[in-house]
Amino acid sequence: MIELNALTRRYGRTTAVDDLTLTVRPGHVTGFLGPNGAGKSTTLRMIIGLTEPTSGTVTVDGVRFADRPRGLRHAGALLDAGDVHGGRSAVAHLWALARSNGIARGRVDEVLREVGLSAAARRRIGGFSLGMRQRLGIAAALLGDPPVLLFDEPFNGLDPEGVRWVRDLFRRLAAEGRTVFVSSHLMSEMQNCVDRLVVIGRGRLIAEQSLAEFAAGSTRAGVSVRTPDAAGLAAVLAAEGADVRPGDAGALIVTGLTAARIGDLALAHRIGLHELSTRTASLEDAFMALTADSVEYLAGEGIR
Ligand SMILES: Nc1ncnc2c1ncn2[C@@H]1O[C@H](COP(=O)(O)OP(=O)(O)OP(=O)(O)O)[C@@H](O)[C@H]1O
Repeated sequence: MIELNALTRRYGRTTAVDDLTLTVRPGHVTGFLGPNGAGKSTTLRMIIGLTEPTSGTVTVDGVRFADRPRGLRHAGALLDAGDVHGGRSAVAHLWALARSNGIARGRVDEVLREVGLSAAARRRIGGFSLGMRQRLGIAAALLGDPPVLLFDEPFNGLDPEGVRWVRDLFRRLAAEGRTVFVSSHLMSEMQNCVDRLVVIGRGRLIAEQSLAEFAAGSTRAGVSVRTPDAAGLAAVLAAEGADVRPGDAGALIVTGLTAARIGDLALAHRIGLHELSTRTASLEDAFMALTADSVEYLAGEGIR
């Protein structure tokens, strides 16, 4: 279990993490979502004591992580897969970590097998692809067989088979009763693997709920309509109290009326329809809507 209490970190005038209070529970894969610069990496670094909070506290299973000797037995983290000594072999890198954390050397072969790097174990890490580095970072996180696992953007650089493998691994780790906390700025990466979500923006907590609650609360049902007389139909629907917005490729997105009612109204006004379909917002849409006010870097707009 990870507990954050009023956790705050400032860098000069930037508040990277702002008064964050939340609990990440065992037995779940919890997604940690937020746009670029939201404060995810800073939060993860504070959890394992790599960054000092400006104020507030964070504990792993009730204890400040920095106060634990042999930390890898208590929490394993993949933070920056590039942050390894490129001149070393994978096996030498893991042996060094095992030694300093009092972990049996035999465990190194086990985790290399687990992440599919046995064949590359004696190659220099400098020659590894990004995906191989991610696998090595995951091997290091698993080394101490810890009850708490943190992964910062673990899907970066993985091919589709790798993505599926990582998702299965996370689900298995959670089913074993571990706390699994996974950051990403993409909802699409998360939706097939997490069962709880923590969403932050500009360092602040925006939502903390199950994926089911998130989906239920944010589903914005609407009806997509195509017609050669968009202006005419929009006027008819607006007069009935509907909200009508332009959708993709000339479609109208209508909320506030059912598809059946829209069809009946179009018929009554002799307006032809080429498409009439009910749609629900994807989780990606819901995430974008939730974090829209806290996106720091917008394409085409520069920095706000
Ligand atoms: N060492 C540092 N010095 C100064 N500012 C920092 C430092 N680390 C992070 N920041 C700032 O804190 C804010 C949060 O950064 P952080 O890397 O935690 O966000 P993030 O959610 O992980 O983003 P991303 O998805 O882009 O990795 C950003 O504005 C960033 O520029």
